[in-house]
Amino acid sequence: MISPSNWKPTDGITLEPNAYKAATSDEGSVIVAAGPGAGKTEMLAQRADYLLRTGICPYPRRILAISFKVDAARNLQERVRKRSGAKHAKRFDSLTFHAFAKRIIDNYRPALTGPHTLNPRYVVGEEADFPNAIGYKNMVPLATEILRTNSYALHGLRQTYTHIFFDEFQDVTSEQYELFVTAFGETSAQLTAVGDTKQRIMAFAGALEGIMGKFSTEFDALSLNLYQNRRSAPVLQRMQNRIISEIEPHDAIPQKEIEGENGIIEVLPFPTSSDEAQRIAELVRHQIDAGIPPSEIAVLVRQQANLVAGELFDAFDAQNISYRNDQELQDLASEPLAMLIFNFVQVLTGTNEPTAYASLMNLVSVMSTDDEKTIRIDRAIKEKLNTLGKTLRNNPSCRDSAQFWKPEILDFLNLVSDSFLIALSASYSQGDRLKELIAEVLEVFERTLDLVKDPLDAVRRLTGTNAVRVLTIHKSKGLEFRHVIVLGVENELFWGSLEETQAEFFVAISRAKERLTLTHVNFRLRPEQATKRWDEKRSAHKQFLEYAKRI
Ligand SMILES: Nc1ncnc2c1ncn2[C@@H]1O[C@H](COP(=O)(O)OP(=O)(O)OP(=O)(O)O)[C@@H](O)[C@H]1O
Repeated sequence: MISPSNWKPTDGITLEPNAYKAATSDEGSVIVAAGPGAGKTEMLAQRADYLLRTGICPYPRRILAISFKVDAARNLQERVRKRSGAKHAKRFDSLTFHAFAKRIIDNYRPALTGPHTLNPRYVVGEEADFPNAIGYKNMVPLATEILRTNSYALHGLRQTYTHIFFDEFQDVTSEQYELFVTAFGETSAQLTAVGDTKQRIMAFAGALEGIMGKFSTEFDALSLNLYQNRRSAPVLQRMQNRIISEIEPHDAIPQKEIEGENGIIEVLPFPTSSDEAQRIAELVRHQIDAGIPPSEIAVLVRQQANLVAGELFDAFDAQNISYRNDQELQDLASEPLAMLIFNFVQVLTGTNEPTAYASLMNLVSVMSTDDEKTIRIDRAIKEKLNTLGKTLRNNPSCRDSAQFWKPEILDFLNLVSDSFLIALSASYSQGDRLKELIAEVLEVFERTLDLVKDPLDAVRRLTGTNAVRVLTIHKSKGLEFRHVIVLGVENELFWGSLEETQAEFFVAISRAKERLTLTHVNFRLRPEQATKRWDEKRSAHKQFLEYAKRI
């Protein structure tokens, strides 16, 4: 434990004065508004470190952090683990709004009565069908109702958390705001929200306009701004600044104040989508050969990423480039159980996979506080890794066969034991969820292995480690990459209100640290699987491409 006056940001980071103020604020709520890459998420990670290491969030109480996307929640959890160590990070719950709502529902489901009764094997899907199924959109309102009507639930939550964080607060909807006011309004919990109105891309889903100001007024929060862009090279910052001068003129700064010539922006026009796929795959191959880790390259698509990038996937295969198609995988790779299985395969098949090994062992140690049991399991896993490692060395041909892996993975999960697996996520204790999830992971692993014939490549594709990411702009929120390629800057993809498309384009380009590539084509081949509108004839989105010029 250290005293607050001795606390310093970890990992050699220096915080600008307002970030330091927000990270170490001991009273009341705080709201931080700042542009992309200003270090909002980093400030939250440092604040968690401050609260945990000084004991201002005392054991056994916890910090709750809420983000919008699984990746962003995981990113924050990972930052806290790196900054404060696994022991402190155990008291940091980084969840999406949906996961938070689901936890409340799972914990207090037995007390639900009337039309909202849910049976223990309920599933979450598109539509509600009580008592067997709940729709995604019902989860937040149902969690709010539970907190309103069940004082144990409300009290339990308030007893657990002393501090609450919100990332990307600009996108909070009225239902989410209600959940959070019901849970933490009029309590002593300290709330810290960060956001950027210029990155408001959930208006279509009901994001509340003026939510940052509303929070500031209703919670009498200290409002702070951050000013430096820590992410993007100056050339990229100048392009962002041009867009800011249109979206929020008050936030723009004179272009000449952004000094320096580092950073690359290129606009690549192509006659056809096939030419585009070919050239982009060559470019990515070239980047990887030049030493850029594949996971530092992302291809962003506004909509229908699966279809728009279809030809690119084939071109990546031809160039032997591992990629992770986020749309196909949905959120499977964010399941701790899937990570456990993938890390297991990765440790056994990679030549040097220290991160996978550390994550594997770390997951096991985080699962329990019962030390003797942890040590036993830890030993059993190490033995299993040893013997299986030997088998693989003696019979290398087993590596590429799904028939080989399936029983070994099941045996490994057996060693870990159901009670430990259930401790990974509250939802695993429901009905057949655990069994179904194991089957789902094995199925997707088998399918990918059949396709790529290499278990390490299969796992990389499934987890995104060492794989180029292909994802929608929405999923890229809060993430960053050295090289970002925005595929199809065309009127036919960026359709809708200017306010909405401009904010999405802004989010996309501001993910790039060093290089930004924008493409557009005249002809985009209609894929067989396309069911929605698809215009083959395409036109460049001149206004957006114009931002890339004269910078
Ligand atoms: N004080 C700092 N010193 C050095 N690097 C920093 C600092 N703050 C943030 N960074 C780095 O800058 C990058 C951007 O930070 P971060 O992701 O926290 O920004 P953000 O404001 O949340 O961005 P966005 O809203 O675009 O998602 C990260 O790589 C982060 O590690």
